[in-house]
Amino acid sequence: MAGVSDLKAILRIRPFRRLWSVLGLSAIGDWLGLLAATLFAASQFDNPTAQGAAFSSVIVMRLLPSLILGPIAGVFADRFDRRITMAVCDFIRFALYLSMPLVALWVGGGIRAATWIVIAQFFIEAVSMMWMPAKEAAVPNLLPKARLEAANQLSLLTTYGIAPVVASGIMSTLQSVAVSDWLDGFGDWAQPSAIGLYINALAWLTASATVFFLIPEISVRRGADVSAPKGSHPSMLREFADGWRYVSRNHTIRGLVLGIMGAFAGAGVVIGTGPFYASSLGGGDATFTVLFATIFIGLGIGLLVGPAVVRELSRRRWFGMSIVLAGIGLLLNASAPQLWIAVVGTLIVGAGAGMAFLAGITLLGREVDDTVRGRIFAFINTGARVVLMASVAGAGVVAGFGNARRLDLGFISLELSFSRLLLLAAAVLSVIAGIAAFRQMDDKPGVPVFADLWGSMRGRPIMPGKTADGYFVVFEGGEGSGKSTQSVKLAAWLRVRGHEVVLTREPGATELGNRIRALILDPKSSTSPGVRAEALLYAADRAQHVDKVLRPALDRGEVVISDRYVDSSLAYQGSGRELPSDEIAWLSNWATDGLKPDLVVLLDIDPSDGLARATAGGKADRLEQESVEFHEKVRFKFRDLAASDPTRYLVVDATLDRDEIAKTIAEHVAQQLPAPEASQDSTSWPRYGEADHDAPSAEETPGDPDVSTTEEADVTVQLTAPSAPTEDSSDPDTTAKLPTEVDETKPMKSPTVQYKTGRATP
Ligand SMILES: Nc1ncnc2c1ncn2[C@@H]1O[C@H](COP(=O)(O)OP(=O)(O)OP(=O)(O)O)[C@@H](O)[C@H]1O
Ligand SMILES: Cc1cn([C@H]2C[C@H](O)[C@@H](COP(=O)(O)O)O2)c(=O)[nH]c1=O
Repeated sequence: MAGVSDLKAILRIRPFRRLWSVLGLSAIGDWLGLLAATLFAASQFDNPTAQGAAFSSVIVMRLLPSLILGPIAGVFADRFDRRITMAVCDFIRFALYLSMPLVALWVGGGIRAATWIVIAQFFIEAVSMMWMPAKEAAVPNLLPKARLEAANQLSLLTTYGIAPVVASGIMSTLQSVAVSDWLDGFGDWAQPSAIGLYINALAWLTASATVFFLIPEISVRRGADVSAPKGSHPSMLREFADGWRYVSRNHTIRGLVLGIMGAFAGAGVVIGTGPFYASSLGGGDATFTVLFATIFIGLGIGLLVGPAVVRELSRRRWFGMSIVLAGIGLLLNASAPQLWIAVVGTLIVGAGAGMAFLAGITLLGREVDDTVRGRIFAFINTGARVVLMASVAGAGVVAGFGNARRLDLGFISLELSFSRLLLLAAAVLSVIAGIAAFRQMDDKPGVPVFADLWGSMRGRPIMPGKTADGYFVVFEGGEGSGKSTQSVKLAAWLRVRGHEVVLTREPGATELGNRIRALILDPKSSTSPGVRAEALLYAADRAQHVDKVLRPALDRGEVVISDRYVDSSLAYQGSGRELPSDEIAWLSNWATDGLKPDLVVLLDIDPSDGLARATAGGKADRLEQESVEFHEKVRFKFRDLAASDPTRYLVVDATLDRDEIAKTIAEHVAQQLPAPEASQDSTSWPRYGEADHDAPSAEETPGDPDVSTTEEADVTVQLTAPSAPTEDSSDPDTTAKLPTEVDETKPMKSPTVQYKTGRATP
């Protein structure tokens, strides 16, 4: 499960917090509405047959609109302001729920009241169809992408965990009050199901007002074509067709849709065959109830525990693998001779489905363009309901067909029934759907699946191999996260391993860059650049860095390690200063002429802890003086970037021990970068963990006699901290610190602490 700190972090984002409370209210409203309306419809009759008919009409009416209106609903969500769509939908639901008991009072109950309840139910569901894609499509715009998974966990937990419990709690409280004759004196309007409907109406009114008045952010679109003149929208039909085309053309989305439909079909078969399967296990209603409850327990486990177990696993891979896992559970069910095996199988089916659901909606939120997101969610909502209903109904009919045969294999005896054959077919289908989805979406082709899963669970996913000569590693992270410490350690380790290494950083790796650095980080307000000037200064430093240091070294086939690069601009200037991210990305791309790192190591740390470390030794520089909120935005952006391209990033918890971090990084790099042939160490990898003598610590590096500086090609960096004294005197690792003096032509003068970037000559 996302950690408590993750959940707290997303609830600190005001628009999301408010939307979440609306979601909670709406979910309670939905469940309460279902309970209260079905009971209220049934209560209009005395005859049990009529009561049953009223009850099931309400249920049918809740399913019907999704088939008719689902696809159009998505066009609404993409075309119109989502806040207005949501607020209007909530208001209509308020009016419809309120109307049910009022109409019943007016017409005096009976068939006319029940008819209105059924009709109102149809409209309520139709309106929900419009509301749902608007909400789903809005959530990713309110959060950093790295937080989407935690937000989805919270939403699902609220909708399927907390809301039904609260709703049934309210209903049963009302009913027990009624049983105690307390409500008798109030007449018809105060029967428990009617009060449930009033409370429900109030919940929708509150939700509508909250969305309309308190969450203006829902109206904001990311990536939408705001420049499109009014009236230039294509027709609704065209937009609908565009949505379908988007699904059919996009590999990832196709994989997701395929997988989600497969999972729902499997779930439908399990529900449809349930009672027959229970009897094939020699049980009855009680067995069915146990299995039914088990699937939800499994679902909950998958949703809550799944992300914590798979940790760094690519979400695209996780999605396909979860569906295969559900298929394996079904297989176990199909062949289970005893109830306890069936329970284990059902638990696996639930957990697989829950994880696939979470991974699927998170990927959709991350990867689908805002402009079509509503249509895609609507498409999936509708498709899932159709597939679910069809498979429940179909499986129910087929499973009840024909007599069971007992298969005796000597060591095991099995009841061979249609329900088991269906479960077997569903298992095969799920495995095929999971593998197909995996193949369509795999973002790590060639990386062995199980080794990757195992590595990811230990926080060290395997990255695809690399063939180019030079190798470019970047360290990113907030203040004091340990970038300098770890760059030095990695450089030292690589040198011992026989690589030629250039250790460098931004800003300030060239003479020009060093002057820029002094200007940008100077805390004196008289020289502070404006936000755009600041972005341009970092870009200028980077352009010089790429031109004079990075490209030449990579062209020579060397390993380059840079302390910060483009992501720092995206995080600090893009997210921290709130400059448009695409403009910063473009500017950086221009400055670097498209040079991208092979690996970005993100050292992730809570900004308060990082700032405390960075400023422990003295006063803070201009950027370090920014607020914790500023640095939190920076952190989220770094994590977003890492989440959007997991193959290129290694995210490491920067609060761990220095050597443990260094070991993780070195092991990761070793998987991508073979040791040079000439190196005596090349056959002995991995040995980093054996003892520290294999991996010289940063403090050894300054005096490393094997490192020579060639002045025409290399950059010599003096690492000392005149303007922002953050060196920790008790810690010799902090040699790589702060504003540097760089002399591109001469050896360093008066270094206090120094190490050299350049080619190592082992
Ligand atoms: N894993 C760690 N655990 C505890 N302290 C650490 C760890 N790594 C580094 N430090 C300490 O934190 C301080 C900052 O480390 P370092 O300079 O390497 O971070 P940085 O990310 O380069 O900082 P800045 O962003 O300010 O350049 C130093 O005092 C260093 O000794
Ligand atoms: C490259 C780059 C850096 N920054 C910020 C980040 C830090 O606050 C300073 C650099 O200091 P450090 O001690 O070397 O980490 O500059 C930025 O805002 N944008 C950038 O592109």
